[in-house]
Amino acid sequence: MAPVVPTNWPSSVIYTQTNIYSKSFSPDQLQSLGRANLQKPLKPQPPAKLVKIKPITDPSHPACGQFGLFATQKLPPKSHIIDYLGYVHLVSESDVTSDYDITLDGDLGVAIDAAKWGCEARMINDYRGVKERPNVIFENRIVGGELRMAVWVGGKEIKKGEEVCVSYGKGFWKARYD
Ligand SMILES: C[S@@+](CC[C@H](N)C(=O)[O-])C[C@H]1O[C@@H](n2cnc3c(N)ncnc32)[C@H](O)[C@@H]1O
Repeated sequence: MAPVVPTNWPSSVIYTQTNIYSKSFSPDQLQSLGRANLQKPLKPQPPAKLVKIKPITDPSHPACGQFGLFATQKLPPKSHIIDYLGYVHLVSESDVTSDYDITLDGDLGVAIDAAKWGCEARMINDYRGVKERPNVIFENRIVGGELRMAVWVGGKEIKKGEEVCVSYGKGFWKARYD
């Protein structure tokens, strides 16, 4: 059954509740990612409850006119929010024009692109120009044996209604504006 798409989900993007793997991975690489057997289905990630996608209408927000991700309730420090799902691929296959491509494992040379397939986590904006510092971090976790990129609350509680922002790193902006 097709998943229920979250409110404000863009029609041009396929909402996914599991990672999708490039066909270029070798059996050894899939083993390192904890997906030696791609035929074995993993439990789908349920639609997010702790965060929701909202259009940004504040003209002072640098991403005004786009979307962002906002807390639906108080989120405790260091708690898990959601996993960043999308197209898992070799860095050598990266689409350099994608604004949704993040590193899954630098040593393995593997990234996740949520440009075409993704979940709510793809809507997380960079903190620059939005708040003083990021309030979430991206860090790996293992789910059912699979290596994931997960979104975690930073050291401070996030208030209900607050926008969830990460640091994309200076490299993200340098690549776009240099
Ligand atoms: C991963 S997407 C974030 C979700 C995006 N706002 C959307 O509606 O799909 C990254 C893009 O969001 C925008 N963005 C995110 N954070 C921003 C910021 N702090 N300042 C300006 N633009 C930002 C940029 O266009 C960037 O390329």
